[in-house]
Amino acid sequence: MVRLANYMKPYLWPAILSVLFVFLQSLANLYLPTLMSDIVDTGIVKGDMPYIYKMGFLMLLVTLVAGILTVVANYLASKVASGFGRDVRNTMFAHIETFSLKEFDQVGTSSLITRTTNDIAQIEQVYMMILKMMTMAPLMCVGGIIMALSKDAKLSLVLVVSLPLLIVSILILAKKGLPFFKVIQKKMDRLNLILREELTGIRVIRSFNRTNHELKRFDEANKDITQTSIRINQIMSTAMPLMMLIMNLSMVAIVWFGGLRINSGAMQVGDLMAFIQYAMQIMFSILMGVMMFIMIPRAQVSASRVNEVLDIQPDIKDMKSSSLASNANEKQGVTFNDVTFRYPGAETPALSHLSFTARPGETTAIIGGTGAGKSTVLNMILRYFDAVNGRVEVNGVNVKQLPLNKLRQMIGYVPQKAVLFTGSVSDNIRYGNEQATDEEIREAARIAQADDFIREMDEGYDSVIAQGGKNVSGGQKQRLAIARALVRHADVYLLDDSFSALDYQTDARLRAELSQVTKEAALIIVAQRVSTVLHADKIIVLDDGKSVGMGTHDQLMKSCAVYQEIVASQLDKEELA
Ligand SMILES: Nc1ncnc2c1ncn2[C@@H]1O[C@H](COP(=O)(O)OP(=O)(O)OP(=O)(O)O)[C@@H](O)[C@H]1O
Repeated sequence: MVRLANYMKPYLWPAILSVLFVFLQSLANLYLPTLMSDIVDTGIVKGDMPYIYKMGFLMLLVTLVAGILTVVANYLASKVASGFGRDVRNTMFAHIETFSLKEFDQVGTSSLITRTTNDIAQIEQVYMMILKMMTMAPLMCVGGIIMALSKDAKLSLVLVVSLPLLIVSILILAKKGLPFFKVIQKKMDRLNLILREELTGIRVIRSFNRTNHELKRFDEANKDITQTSIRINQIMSTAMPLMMLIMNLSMVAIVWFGGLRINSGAMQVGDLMAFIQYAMQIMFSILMGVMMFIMIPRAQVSASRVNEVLDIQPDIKDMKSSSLASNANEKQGVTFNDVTFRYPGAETPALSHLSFTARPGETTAIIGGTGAGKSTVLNMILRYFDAVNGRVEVNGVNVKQLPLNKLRQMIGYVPQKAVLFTGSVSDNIRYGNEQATDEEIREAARIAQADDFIREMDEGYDSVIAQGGKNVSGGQKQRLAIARALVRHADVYLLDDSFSALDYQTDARLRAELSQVTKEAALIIVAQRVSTVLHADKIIVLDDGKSVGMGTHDQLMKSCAVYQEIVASQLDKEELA
């Protein structure tokens, strides 16, 4: 919480003003009972009507001023707190953007969402409360005590008994409730995780008739979090009657002893009335203070979850500028030099001692069974992960010595699962190169075999792509993703199983066109289909993260048993002949 308070700095003045206005408002509230006591003791007892009117008007005026101060103070406090929330959310999101895939896996996407939204909202709320109560509670308490003492010091002894009783009973309840706050944030993470899985996987859920199962899963997580909330509220709800009981008993005691003191002539009626109000103000200020004590640890839990994310140092980041290479401009393709890589926590390496070169102007294909490590090769080139051993070079430079921006600028990547963004078709293609002209976008789409279907869409290149690309087919999505990569004019193109949803004819046409545009670039294609890799200049056969064959189709057909097996399982012999 204290660390996050740094984000309040830009709002220092509104915060100070808000505290000042709350201070003035509290003073006004402390003044009111004294005015009332004067009206009773001086005005009513002596029958002095002008005095009653004068003081009554003064009371109204003070109330009005206090009201205005409250409104302004609340406005400023909410301005500060929501500005704080916005800034922390922005910082957090910008920081998460720097994460490598390892950190995403470490915290979990759903938890990152909860932390960026729900947790920050909790802290925001508490800051707002602190701004309002931080001055009000102590001022009302101390001011109330002083005023009560000034009205009747002996009667104040009642408070000496009731106040500690009030504080202790609330603290006992708070201690019981607090552990649940930590639990509830974790349960919120889980609820978000299930919700996310269910919303993104809705098609699979329906096709497998698992709607009821998923409803049950959600319901269980929902019930779980509800039960914890109810438990907290049960504890907190006993607090209210208990406090009211103590407060009411205190009032009875004050009226009782106050009555005795009035009878003996040691106190006036107006003073007793003012004393009762001060006693109420003191108790409410204690309630406010205790509420802060309850809310602050809760926000503390959220703050530590936010700080945890902000403290994560991305595993993969730019080296110091002095160590960065400056000679990465020549097109030299991609080189793997004895690369070994193991995913965090995995026992076996996903890649072992892999060496190959993908030269510019050549098509290098990577083939192998599922889980063989094909996508991992691309992850290494993009530097989503760093090799444990060996070197990965792009344009003759170790990727670790390239600024990440520059490295990725040199690459046109088409992921295995084509991801599109909400916006028009041309926006989606331009995502690959903001400077691309309309002509370049059309050309990229034409090469990617997307131009025809885009033209058939209602508004052509201006047609809107729905969230997640839901209104285009899998194959169309893939072609748009290819166009997005092509418009980049990259030195290296990485296509991760990007033809899997295309029919054989489109696949063939696309490959023919690609070979034209990528004449000077290194093209690395990961594929499952032999027909896709058949004409590649070099085919790397991966098996369990190891290269078990490298060469052209003809060479591999003679020398590589694993390749032969793959071919035999896919192509019929006539096609091969
Ligand atoms: N983020 C990850 N964390 C841990 N293990 C991973 C991760 N990604 C992949 N793996 C593991 O690494 C191995 C290689 O995965 P990779 O995705 O490279 O295979 P692939 O050849 O591309 O498979 P496919 O053709 O099915 O996409 C697999 O055993 C996989 O389970």
